Amino acid sequence: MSAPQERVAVVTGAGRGIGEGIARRLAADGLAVMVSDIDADTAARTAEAITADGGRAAAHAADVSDRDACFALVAATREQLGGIDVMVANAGIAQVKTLLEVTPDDLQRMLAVNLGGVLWCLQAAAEAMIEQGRGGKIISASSIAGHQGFDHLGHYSASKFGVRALTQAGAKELAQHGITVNAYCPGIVDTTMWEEIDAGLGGYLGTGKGEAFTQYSQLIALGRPQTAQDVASYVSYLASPDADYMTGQAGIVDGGIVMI
Ligand SMILES: NC(=O)C1=CN([C@@H]2O[C@H](COP(=O)(O)OP(=O)(O)OC[C@H]3O[C@@H](n4cnc5c(N)ncnc54)[C@H](O)[C@@H]3O)[C@@H](O)[C@H]2O)C=CC1
Ligand SMILES: CC(=O)C(C)=O
Repeated sequence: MSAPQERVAVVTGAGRGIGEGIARRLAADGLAVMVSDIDADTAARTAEAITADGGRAAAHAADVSDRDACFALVAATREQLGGIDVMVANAGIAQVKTLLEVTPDDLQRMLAVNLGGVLWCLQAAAEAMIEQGRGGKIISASSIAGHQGFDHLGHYSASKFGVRALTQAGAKELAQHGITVNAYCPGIVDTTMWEEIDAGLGGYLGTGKGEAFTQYSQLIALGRPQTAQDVASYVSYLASPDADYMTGQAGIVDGGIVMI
């Protein structure tokens, strides 16, 4: 009997934070992982950590707002790791501003990374998965801010609502090819992104370092801030055969902040 084929995942924004957690978890689950980030050094660091733990990984730098770079990422993955079965479009940026202050450049960059990045990764992965003919899983980062508009994060929230729209449309379009499309919606996760949000909110709320993070964390029913591993365990499920009958969903995993 031949051994089952090793599945291959791409994770964007995997140089740190949630993406790093997802890449390391999928590698521990037995997938080969292409670690991608706009920052080549951090991507290489995560890939090295996976390899040191006994997993199989490679690193490839890509700016997800660049469509050609996303197609090159998938091509490199197929060449170096032998295929693509799972795309985790995790890379994202945040910016704290009121709606009255958002500039055209702010909006353009937010949508180019958070929405464009998800669309280009979906296109590149789906094209390859269709050609391979064995289905696949496309999983993207939305947020609780993709279910509820957050003040001071309005244009960020809009980008995350948009990820849910792409997830639903993608699920309908790609089901015929055996490709599922889902999203994950974390809450308040203790990463560099929230350090930046905390500093940004401080300018509006008059809070000091860490205080806005603590205030927002008090909204969490389970009583502690979320970790990258909390998110990664949900993405592990979405990437697994156990989630084969799930598509078009944007599941909230936030310790109980937004309940719908
Ligand atoms: N931290 C949180 O509380 C939450 C985060 N999310 C989402 O989860 C995802 C990951 O967030 P965190 O790990 O917290 O963020 P982070 O800021 O800590 O890490 C983001 C990673 O993405 C990379 N990146 C940024 N722009 C990129 C681009 N154009 N192309 C490729 N890589 C790029 C960065 O270099 C970094 O390594 C994001 O999409 C974020 O919006 C969703 C809900 C809550
Ligand atoms: C960064 C983010 O999505 C939230 C809700 O904090």
